[in-house]
Amino acid sequence: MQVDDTGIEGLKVLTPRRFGDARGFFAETWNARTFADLGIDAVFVQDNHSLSGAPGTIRGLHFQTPPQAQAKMVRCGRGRLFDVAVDIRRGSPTYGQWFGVELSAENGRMLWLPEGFAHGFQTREPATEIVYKCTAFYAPEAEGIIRWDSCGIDWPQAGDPILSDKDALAPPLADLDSPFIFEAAT
Ligand SMILES: Cc1cn([C@H]2C[C@H](O)[C@@H](COP(=O)(O)OP(=O)(O)O[C@H]3O[C@@H](C)C(=O)[C@@H](O)[C@H]3O)O2)c(=O)[nH]c1=O
Repeated sequence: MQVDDTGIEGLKVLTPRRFGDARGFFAETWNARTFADLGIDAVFVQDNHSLSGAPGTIRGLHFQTPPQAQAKMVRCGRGRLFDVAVDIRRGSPTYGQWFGVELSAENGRMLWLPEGFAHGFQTREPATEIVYKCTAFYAPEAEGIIRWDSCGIDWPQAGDPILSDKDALAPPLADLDSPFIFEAAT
């Protein structure tokens, strides 16, 4: 497992080892013991999978408020996407900063987002699929959305993206009264 820091505390890029052979490859994308050794002690309760047809589609930036806050382990099942996390933990030295990484079926990278981050992504190929594990159940009444173009994110595909109606109507980051408090790692 390769672990890369992102410059934002708690947020990590993980690249599981791939065992290649004549058939293709094998990789462990979640192993509670291995990840606990890396400081990721998650209990996942829901797995999500979505397909976006057109390249350039943006979903996000989404979070759920405590006590329904979700940590997420994200990867790309098919195609290629630009995955983004925005630090929304009040008191964090990196509050409001974003981090983006290309996740693809080919590179096998994953992004680990602890609680306290808004999450979104832009697809880079047709029929791109994202797959992610969550530590809390979907709770629409606890959903928060930040407008995709309000955090200074350098989205790879310029122009007007395809968005859901609720994402298009979301308020900017500047209006957010974040429910998350930064806790430094011990
Ligand atoms: C997120 C979610 C949606 N749904 C339903 C509600 C709705 O009818 C339909 C589509 O929902 P959405 O438009 O919210 O889907 P989407 O925009 O893909 O929402 C997701 O975006 C990414 C960026 C995340 O990080 C996720 O946590 C989630 O918020 O699916 C569930 O049943 N369970 C879920 O966990």
